[in-house]
Amino acid sequence: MTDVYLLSGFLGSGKTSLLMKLIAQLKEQGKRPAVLMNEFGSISIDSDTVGTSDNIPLKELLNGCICCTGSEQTEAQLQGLLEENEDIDVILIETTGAAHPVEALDAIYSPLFADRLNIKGIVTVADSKRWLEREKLSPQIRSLFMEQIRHAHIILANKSDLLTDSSMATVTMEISNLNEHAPIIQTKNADVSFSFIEETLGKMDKPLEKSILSGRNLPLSSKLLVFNSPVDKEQFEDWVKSLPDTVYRMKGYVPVKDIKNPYLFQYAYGMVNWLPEYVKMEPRLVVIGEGIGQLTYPY
Ligand SMILES: Nc1nc2c(ncn2[C@@H]2O[C@H](COP(=O)(O)OP(=O)(O)OP(=O)(O)O)[C@@H](O)[C@H]2O)c(=O)[nH]1
Repeated sequence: MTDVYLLSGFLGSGKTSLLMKLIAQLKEQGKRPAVLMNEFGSISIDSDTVGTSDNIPLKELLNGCICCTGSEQTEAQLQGLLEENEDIDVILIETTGAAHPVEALDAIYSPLFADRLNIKGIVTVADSKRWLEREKLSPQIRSLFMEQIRHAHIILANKSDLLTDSSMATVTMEISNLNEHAPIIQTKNADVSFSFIEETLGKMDKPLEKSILSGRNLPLSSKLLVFNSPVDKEQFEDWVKSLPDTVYRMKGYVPVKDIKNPYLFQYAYGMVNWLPEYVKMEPRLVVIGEGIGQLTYPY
């Protein structure tokens, strides 16, 4: 299994700085990291930075956020990384500052990689100064900024050099009110120990049966449902619609009675979508949400 860390955070908060720090530490530890870089524009400046650190396998998702470029592209890039570099230990994914962390996670939770990727969690870099001045952001952008913090598993209160100690204490206290589960570390230039991140997420990550990421202590979790027999389509949809609002997303392959191959099934924001498949895919479904540890298909 290859460990995957998602680096989130608002535009310019210090994600690339964090990425470079983590790469250097991983290399020091003799580990082989790879990078998936997601850029909003069609040219990746950050990739050039990473490219200069020798021998780092790198793939890019350009022209939009990981959540909008489509999971197929994301899957293709991850597949490429895994197939071209059999020896990688860790994949670091830097999302654009415009990415919603839940949707970014959604793009990488693919049934294709359920046995190969161990998604460790979201590390969000917050620009501490911007946090104090968040009222200046438009409501929509402010809400994205806050969502990135709310769904993090570890938060860096970065750019501590730009604020006084007492302002940093305010930042830490306010951020912990928004996300009481994630440890908050004050950093300058996103300087944090990879071992700390690995250990902290490792402690949180006590997988439940078939789960990819434990719901324990984390605001978000994912669960893999495996089907041993075909479902009744209507009964299945009724079950999906009966689930709480905290089930944000489902995707995977659902076997349906009297149909040859499992359907590609998608669920998001209350909408279900079935697509026939011409290839027989493994009948498994990824569910992402909050408090879904005990979720099973009851029929
Ligand atoms: N003063 C100060 N500047 C920092 C710190 N961390 C990062 N920066 C600077 O902030 C700018 C943005 O840092 P990046 O690491 O590129 O941020 P990013 O989140 O990757 O940016 P985008 O990919 O554009 O969203 C750079 O000029 C960094 O040198 C910090 O702790 N203090």
